[in-house]
Amino acid sequence: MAADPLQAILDEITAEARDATERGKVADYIPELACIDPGQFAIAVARPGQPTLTAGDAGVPFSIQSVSKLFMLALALGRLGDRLWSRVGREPSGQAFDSMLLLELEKGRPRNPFINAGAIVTTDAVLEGATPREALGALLRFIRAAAGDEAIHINDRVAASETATGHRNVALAHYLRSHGNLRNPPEMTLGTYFHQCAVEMSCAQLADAGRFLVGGAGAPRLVSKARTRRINALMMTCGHYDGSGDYAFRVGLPGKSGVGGGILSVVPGVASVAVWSPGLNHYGNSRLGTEAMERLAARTGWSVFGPEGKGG
Ligand SMILES: NC(=O)CC[C@H](N)C(=O)O
Repeated sequence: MAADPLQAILDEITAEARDATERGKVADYIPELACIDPGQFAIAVARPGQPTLTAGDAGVPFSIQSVSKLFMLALALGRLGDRLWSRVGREPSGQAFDSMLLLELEKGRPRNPFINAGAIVTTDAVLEGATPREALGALLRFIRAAAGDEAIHINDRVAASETATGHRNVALAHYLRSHGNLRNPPEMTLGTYFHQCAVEMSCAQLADAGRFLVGGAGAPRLVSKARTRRINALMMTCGHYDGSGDYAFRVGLPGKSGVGGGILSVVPGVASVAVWSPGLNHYGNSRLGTEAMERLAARTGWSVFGPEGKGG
């Protein structure tokens, strides 16, 4: 059987990433993440019904951090439905992921579920009918079912590390509470949020977990088609914070990044792609991960805006 031509593209992109001299800066505000080797790189593509293709360090687990926000959002929408939108918006913020600026102007209603303030509200909403242990258990069950892998777990050291230093998130949570947009004690919601961010996955597992957003035959059906479409829309407009426009311009696919250096992108109807490189750009998104996605989109023609063609 001839080798899948996609494998050659992944190998080529990985070789280019290995040669890169500018790798970005590893997140150091969470001490456990500061010691990750920035030289690592991985890419994985999961096409429903076909074997997952990988290249680079695709079996190495990393902290998914804010990529967890999309799984918690799917869970929250499953439990609350459209009621969630009374507490969090659906517009890009144009600000950093941990910004407080708009929260004061907009009276404690975060712009979207992917900035920290919005994710903290989303987690708080899931805690409406569940203890932290139950909410995290439900999140892990969702992710494991999506990936088809029971081994996925939370790294307690990373959660403890962020609990000790996550002062800005503490400030956001208390500010939300002052506006009545946090129903639980801030420490309780934050404890749950820090643990969800500390879910650890390899690139191969993350690509597999993203298949539920791809749709089509062979994709796990964990959310309705309508909801899949809406989560993808939010990933496109808000998934990379103030770098979302840049990601749409360069890659043209819905994506969600995390400060662990992971990105999950969706090619609707075709594939789920995970990339990982721990060095971040100035938006706090993986620098080489973004470059790799840009190359993959160009070389495969995978973009919701049509193939690259010639001319730039
Ligand atoms: N962008 C991110 O990945 C941020 C997640 C991180 N846990 C934080 O709240 O700061």
